[in-house]
Formats: sequence, structure tokens, C-alpha cells
Amino acid sequence: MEAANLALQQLNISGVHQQRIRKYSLLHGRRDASFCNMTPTLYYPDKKSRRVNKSSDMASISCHASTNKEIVNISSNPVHEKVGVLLLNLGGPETLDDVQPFLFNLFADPDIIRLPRLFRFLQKPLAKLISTFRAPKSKEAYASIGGGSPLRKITDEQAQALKTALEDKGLHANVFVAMRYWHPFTEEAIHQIKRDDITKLVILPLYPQFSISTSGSSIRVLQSIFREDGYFTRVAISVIESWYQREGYIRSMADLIEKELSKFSKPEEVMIFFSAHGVPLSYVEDAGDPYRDQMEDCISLIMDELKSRRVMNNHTLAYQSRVGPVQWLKPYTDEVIVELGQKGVQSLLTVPISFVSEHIETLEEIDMEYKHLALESGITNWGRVPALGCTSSFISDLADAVIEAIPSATAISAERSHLNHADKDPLNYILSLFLGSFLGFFLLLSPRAFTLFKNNLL
Ligand SMILES: C=CC1=C(C)c2cc3[nH]c(cc4nc(cc5[nH]c(cc1n2)c(C)c5CCC(=O)O)C(CCC(=O)O)=C4C)c(C)c3C=C
Ligand SMILES: [Fe+2]
Repeated sequence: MEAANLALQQLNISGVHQQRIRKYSLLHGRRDASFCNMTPTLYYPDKKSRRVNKSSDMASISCHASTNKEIVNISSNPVHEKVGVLLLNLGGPETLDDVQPFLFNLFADPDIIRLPRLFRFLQKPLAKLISTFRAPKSKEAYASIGGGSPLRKITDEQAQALKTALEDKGLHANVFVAMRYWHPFTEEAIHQIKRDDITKLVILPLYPQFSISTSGSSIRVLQSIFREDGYFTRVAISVIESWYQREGYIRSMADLIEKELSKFSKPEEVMIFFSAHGVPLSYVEDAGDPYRDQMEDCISLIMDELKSRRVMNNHTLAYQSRVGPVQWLKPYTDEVIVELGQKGVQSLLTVPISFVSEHIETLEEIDMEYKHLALESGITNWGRVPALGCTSSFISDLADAVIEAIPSATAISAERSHLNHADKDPLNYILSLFLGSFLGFFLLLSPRAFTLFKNNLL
């Protein structure tokens, strides 16, 4: 990790533009880090390269981690060129009635509940069950922040701000929003892209770090749309897969932290407490999700930036918002807060780090639940860094990321093959049906399994 950071810093200093171009292939049904079968090699910023499957059935999209700044001449878009930027986000329920169907969409996502292939046909019944049981608790949380998620409004504002920033930098582009689990859904954005006759498309997830469960899931949905829709064979596409290393983002985060620190009576004594949204441990350890590595890298870049400004505070990282009975990334935010209180930490500044808008988990989980826990645990001075939202230095950096991604946009050159052999194999199908029914019976009809499920998963 240190070596990688050093290498990155050296690259920054020498001004070399390091783009990690990844070619995504549109192969059916992978759910691991190579879920979209990047070929031939995956490059993670701070990890050894991981080899992934090569595929002859390849429709490639240029895909990269956005890192350093590069001057790109975009003084005039060619007349025939119509540039679009597609922002990817999670989406959130706008009213309390939306909560259960929103949760259904979330749990029906095979990148959120990763069932073995044989049991995939249980995905929707399971999603229905979990969403129904979880809805009352979630509704309470959404009710406490005004009856719905602010995500759509904030993302629309970010889209508008990005359009203006691009315009100021000389690039005319239409900016679209595609939410994964609520309106405006990806399909709605695709409809607008086609209506506007976009010929070049930059895909920008609004998650700084990549996870299979977030950017990965949205990109997978796009891949299946692109595979089916002939329109996209004519569009040059570039995917910015992650951008947590960008200087503008790191500086913007450091600005916000510095500003909040200055509100404490003894700023130098404050513990900077990064709280990231968790993912199940198996995503990282079994499926190769780069999320934890990217998170750690991101935090060390922010701390380096703060040190360069002579802000020398202690810091720590923990993971919040776990759901269900499996192990998630540790340490857990609630446990760390209690431990810090026990160790005598008096002042805590919480920094939400995996997301760039205010949302249920900042406004309810951090501002209400964790604040209450911290005060109960003996922490007397509490602060929280706001999400970046439309902070102008941040939006300007996103605009630079878009401009830098444009030259690497490439057209999809896909053969269209949809099903892999396993899906076509009748024996496999019958076996899935049999084992799936067995699991369904066990989970839904056995009273003990049901109680365990209810107590642990919800
Ligand atoms: C980087 C951010 C996020 C990761 C990683 C992530 C993974 C993940 N989330 C769930 C389950 C839920 N997430 C929920 C809401 C939610 N999640 C994120 C971000 C990440 N999720 C955001 C921004 C939001 C809030 C949207 C909003 O309405 O403001 C919810 C619903 C809320 C609740 O009931 O708690 C669930 C459930 C899993 C299982 C997962 C990884 C597998
Ligand atoms: Fe989540």
C-alpha cells in the first residue's frame, strides 16, 4: 500500500498521466470482481494485477480509474459529436410508500444478495420476503429524516452543476442520471440518451470507490442494455470506474475536514473518524471486490493531504450500515465508537467517506444513532463532516475527470451472445429447480430456519 501511494505521488509530481484503461466485455452472468470480464488484465491501483477470463464474446467499453489531471483539448466538439455524461447512483425512496418497493429492488439485485447460481431463481421471492420484513424499520428511519430520501434532488443538482462546470471548461454535454433502485431508473436515462442522439458517452458513478455492490451493479445493468440495444454500437463509451485518487476530490475532502475541525475548541485533539458504508466480507475476500483496498488508499491520500497542511490529527476507519447475519468488513462503526469512548477519546469528527451526497445513513444513522451512542460512550464533543454535494472544487474536478475520459471512449464492437452454456443446459436447469425448491422449503417453511432468518437477517 505504502509503495503504491509513493508510486502515485511520484506520478503526480512528475505529471505523468496514468490511466488504467480497462476493457469490459459483455459476457453474461459473472458476479465477481471480473463480473464484467475485463480483459485481458485487471489493474488495481495498489494491488498486484489480477488475471481474469478472456472472452471471445467481447463487447468492449473503455473503462478506467480516473487519477491524475491531464490537459485535454476540447475547445470545440465536432459538429456531429453529441457528448453525454451518465451519472450512476443508488436512488432512494421519495415517500414512505416507496420504501418497500425500493427495498425489493435493492434485495432483488444479484450484486446485493449474491445467491449461488443454482438458487438464483429464489432471488425475487427472497427479496419480497426481506423487503417486507425490513420495511417498517426502514420507514421509521426515512420518516425521521422528513419522509423520504434526499438523493434524487441532490443528484439532480449535482448533474446540473456538472453540466455548468463542463460548459465553463468549453465542453457542451448533456448530463443524465441513472439510479439503480429508484427513479429515474437506468432505462429512463437510456431513453433520454437515445432521444438526445448522444454519440459519445462518459459513464461516471457517483461513488468514489468501486464496489461490486454499487458501481459494479449499475455497470452490469448498463452492459446488458448495451448488449441488447443496437443504438449503442454507434456510441463511443468510456467508463470512469473509480475516482477516489483524484487530487481535486482529495483536496475537497481535506477542505471539508479542516473546516469542521476548526469548529472544535481544541482541534488538534480531535480523532478523525472515517465511517464507510460496509460490504459483506466475502465480497472482498472471495469475490475480489477492490472496495476495502480503495477505501484504505483513499483515506491515506486524504491524511497525507491534511499532513501537508500541518493537520496532524489521529484518525481511524470503520464500516457502518451492515445488514443481515453474515460478517461484514470490520471494524464496525458502532463498536469502534464505544471503544474510543472507553479509551478516553473526548472529541470525534465523523467523516462519511463512501458517498458524496447526504442520505439516510448520514442523516439518520450517523447524525442520530451514532451521535447518541458516542455521547453515551463518554465522547463529549461530536462533529460530522457534510457530504460533498455540489461543493464547487469537487464538481470542477468531476468535470475534469469527464474531459480526461473522452479521448479513451471507444465504440462497442459486440457479437451478441446472451446465454452461457450453463444456462442452456437442461440438466443444470432441473438440478437448479430441485435444489432451489429444497432451499425455499427449508427457509420458508421450517419454523426454526424462519425464526433464525427473521432474527438475524432483518
Ligand atoms: C458505497 C456506498 C454503498 C455500498 C457499498 C452499499 C452496499 C450495500 N448496501 C446494502 C443495503 C442497503 N443499503 C441501503 C441504502 C443505501 N446504501 C447506500 C450506499 C451503499 N450501499 C446509500 C447511499 C443508501 C441510501 C439511499 C437513501 O435512500 O438515502 C438500504 C436501505 C436503507 C436501509 O433500510 O437501511 C439497504 C437495505 C447492502 C446489502 C450492501 C452490500 C451488499
Ligand atoms: Fe447500502
